[in-house]
Amino acid sequence: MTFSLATPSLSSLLSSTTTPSFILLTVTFALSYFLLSKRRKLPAPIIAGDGTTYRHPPCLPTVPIFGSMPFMPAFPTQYKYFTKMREQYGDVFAYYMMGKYQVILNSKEAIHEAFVKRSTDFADRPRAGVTNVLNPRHKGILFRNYDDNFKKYHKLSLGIMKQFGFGNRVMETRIMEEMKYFMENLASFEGCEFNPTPVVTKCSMNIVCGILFGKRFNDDDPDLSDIIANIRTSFNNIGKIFMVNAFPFLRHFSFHKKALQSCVDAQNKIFKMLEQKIVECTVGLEFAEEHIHKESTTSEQQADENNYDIKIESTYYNHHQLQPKDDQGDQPTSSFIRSYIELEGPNYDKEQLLHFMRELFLAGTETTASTLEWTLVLLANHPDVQEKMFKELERVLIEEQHQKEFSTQKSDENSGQIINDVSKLASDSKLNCSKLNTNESLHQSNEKVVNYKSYLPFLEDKKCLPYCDAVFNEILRYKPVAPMTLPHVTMKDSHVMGFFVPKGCTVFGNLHGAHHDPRVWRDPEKFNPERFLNENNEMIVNKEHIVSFSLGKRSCFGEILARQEFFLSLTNLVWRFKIFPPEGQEKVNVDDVMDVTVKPSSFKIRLIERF
Ligand code: HEM
Repeated sequence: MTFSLATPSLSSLLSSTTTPSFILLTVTFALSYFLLSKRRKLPAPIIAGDGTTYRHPPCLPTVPIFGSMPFMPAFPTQYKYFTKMREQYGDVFAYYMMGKYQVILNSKEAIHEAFVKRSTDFADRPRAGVTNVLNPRHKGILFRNYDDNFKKYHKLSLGIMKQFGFGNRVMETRIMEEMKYFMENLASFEGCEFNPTPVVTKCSMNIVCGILFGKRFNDDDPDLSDIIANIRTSFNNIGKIFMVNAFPFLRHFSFHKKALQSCVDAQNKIFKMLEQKIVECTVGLEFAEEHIHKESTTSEQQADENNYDIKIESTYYNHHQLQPKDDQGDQPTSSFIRSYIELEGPNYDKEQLLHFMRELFLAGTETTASTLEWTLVLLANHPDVQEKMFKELERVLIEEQHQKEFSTQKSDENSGQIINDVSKLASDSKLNCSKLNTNESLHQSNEKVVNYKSYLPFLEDKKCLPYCDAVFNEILRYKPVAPMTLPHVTMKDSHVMGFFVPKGCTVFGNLHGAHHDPRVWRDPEKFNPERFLNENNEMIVNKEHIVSFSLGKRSCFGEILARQEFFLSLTNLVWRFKIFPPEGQEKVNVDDVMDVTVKPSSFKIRLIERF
């Protein structure tokens, strides 16, 4: 083999065999230049104003140009590496990623201090290359800077979500409506093993649709498959082009150009469907001046801008109040879109609403679907947990109801006599479901025939179901489907746990790290719902350490919906079915797959109806 020292001519450089190496050389040179020029010197760790000097956080090993990248696993699984690095580097550390200085918050304490205590300092989002193409005017809220427009739209929309969640209970009604279809779809497999992902995806998509449009899609509606396919296309392609965020010029290269175009096409298809839905949802909407004013004042009060830590556990209403007004009369169906446009008025910003709705689909379907998939896997692998949940549900839904009804009936009959035999009735009615396996699922006690299927768990039961609540919290802790927060950006020089964080720095909360911190959780790698119960197993403890939805001003917008949806799905699943691994398997064996969320790799499951 010989080497020529002669300078190659331009034509030979551009010849078909050498062009790729020439391009590679140029790109490498451009990259190196770009990265070196981008890596800025860190400012002195002094906070202007108070003059206090802080330390820079410890930094992961770094090499020129690529920063800490060569030491880290590939992008999606970095959260595990960060969790491991806590032992060596502590709760707050930094690293360089392609020339950019970034900070990781690795414990609940650090996340709380930054995102709640110094919430405004850490509330911005980065301007990413991909977002600049897909959403050049930065509409919606997900990637909006923390500015007055963000505050306005966030407050308006969160007000509607709170009203739907706790006020008129539209949310619970829509979720329970979807539960009917979800349960029937699962039952249709009649105990045979199946892959639950498509059924779970349809359910979580339809719940978001139920809230946004006031209506679910029929399972065979092509619009439903289209929207699921378009969301998937967006996710698949966003994954492929994330390097465009670091190097915007890459978007001109064919591979990235094609992937970006697919994202744009998918987005346009979603927008087209949403525009049609806006028309349907606003039929007959009138904008009387006083009405708009009155309604928006109420909504602003409910939104309570200063209270970002949503009090999910606020009072629930009783079962009889469940039907929202719109299902009882001729009024149009309540929907997020209708309420939003009613409050914003006829000149509402349509582009803002379209982007926001698309974000709700992106952020609100995969997350809840992945949580449900993990729920099926974990329950199938822990039959003891299922049985404890079922026993608790049976006690609360059947026996205690039965006691109440019996005592009311007796006190009517005996006109005021004290009833002593209520506990006898309760023990008489303690039924073994497997013994009474009739088609109508009627369970007979001495005094009464109980139709188990007609009793369903609702949100108001949560306070009487500590074990179910413990399982709910343990699934969120054990498998945080969003293991890291979205990127936050500091709006000014700030500090956390004594470490300096300069203005404009990208900061991530490692939620997985917080949930697997051995200083907070004993045996964090063990699935153990009992860790959330006090010594008498009757009260929930430690749930303040759960940060699945993040904290502070940029915490999950859909937390109210996600919590209600997850609690109702979990309890309704266990109430209706026994969940098993496929025949001949002791466990459902899955790996973590990091897509946009952490979900289980493809798996099969068997569900047997309890009654
Ligand atoms: C189990 C279900 C869910 C989990 C675990 C989850 C988790 C998260 C997390 C960790 C963040 C990032 C917070 C941060 O950057 O600090 C987030 C943001 C967000 N989530 Fe969720 N989420 C869930 C369901 C939902 C649902 C159902 C919706 C809406 C329908 C939703 C809408 C959003 C939006 C719009 C944001 C961006 C908030 C902002 O930038 O201010 N999420 N979520």
